Amino acid sequence: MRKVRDYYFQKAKKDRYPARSIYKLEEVQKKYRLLRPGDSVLDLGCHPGSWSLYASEVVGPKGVVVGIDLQETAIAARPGGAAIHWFCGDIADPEQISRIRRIRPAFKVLLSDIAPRTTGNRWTDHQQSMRLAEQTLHLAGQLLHEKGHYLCKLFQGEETVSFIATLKEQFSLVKVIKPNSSRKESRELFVLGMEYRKTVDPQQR
Ligand SMILES: C[S@@+](CC[C@H](N)C(=O)[O-])C[C@H]1O[C@@H](n2cnc3c(N)ncnc32)[C@H](O)[C@@H]1O
Repeated sequence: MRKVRDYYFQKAKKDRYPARSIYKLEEVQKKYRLLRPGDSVLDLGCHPGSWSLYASEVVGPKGVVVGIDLQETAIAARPGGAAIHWFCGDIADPEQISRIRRIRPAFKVLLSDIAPRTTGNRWTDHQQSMRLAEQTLHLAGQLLHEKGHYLCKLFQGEETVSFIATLKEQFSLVKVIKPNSSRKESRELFVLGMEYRKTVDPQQR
């Protein structure tokens, strides 16, 4: 993660979040209210923990947050926030999914800020990002509640349109979002799916 000491980097430091990415989720939350008090939240690619920390504060003590990442994460939830369970592992590993299920069999909100290690090659980065995004959507099939919400980061490219079309089959409302706090030069964008339609045949996912 590049540490340009911009406005959001400084703000994250002041607000005691470990990464500036918090403000991307905050912006989406302020507009679409995908997180509600008492919700269960699964955060895929959670390290260093800003999104989970923010989600914990929004859902509050009756909610729960589970974060998973290839890297170890171990920061404490803030007072008044939901408990956060940190798992270290690959989202593609079925064993991790069993561990997550032991906390909650299903979640109201699935967040993914997951990103591959970037190479600088747009095509390669897009392809790797799309494989991860497909994996997160597969996990939604296994772990997201009926009428649950899904937010996922993508690196734009030729497969973006077909991914959005797939989301439109599975969610009642789909939005494509480029938050103000996302760097203009970055090819990242976020796709939001609201109100998951669990009735779609899992074989088609
Ligand atoms: C941009 S960071 C997430 C920042 C986080 N949302 C925050 O606010 O602190 C992307 C993360 O995705 C993780 N990641 C990439 N591939 C993964 C995989 N297959 N399984 C789990 N985590 C993965 C990386 O280790 C990295 O920490």
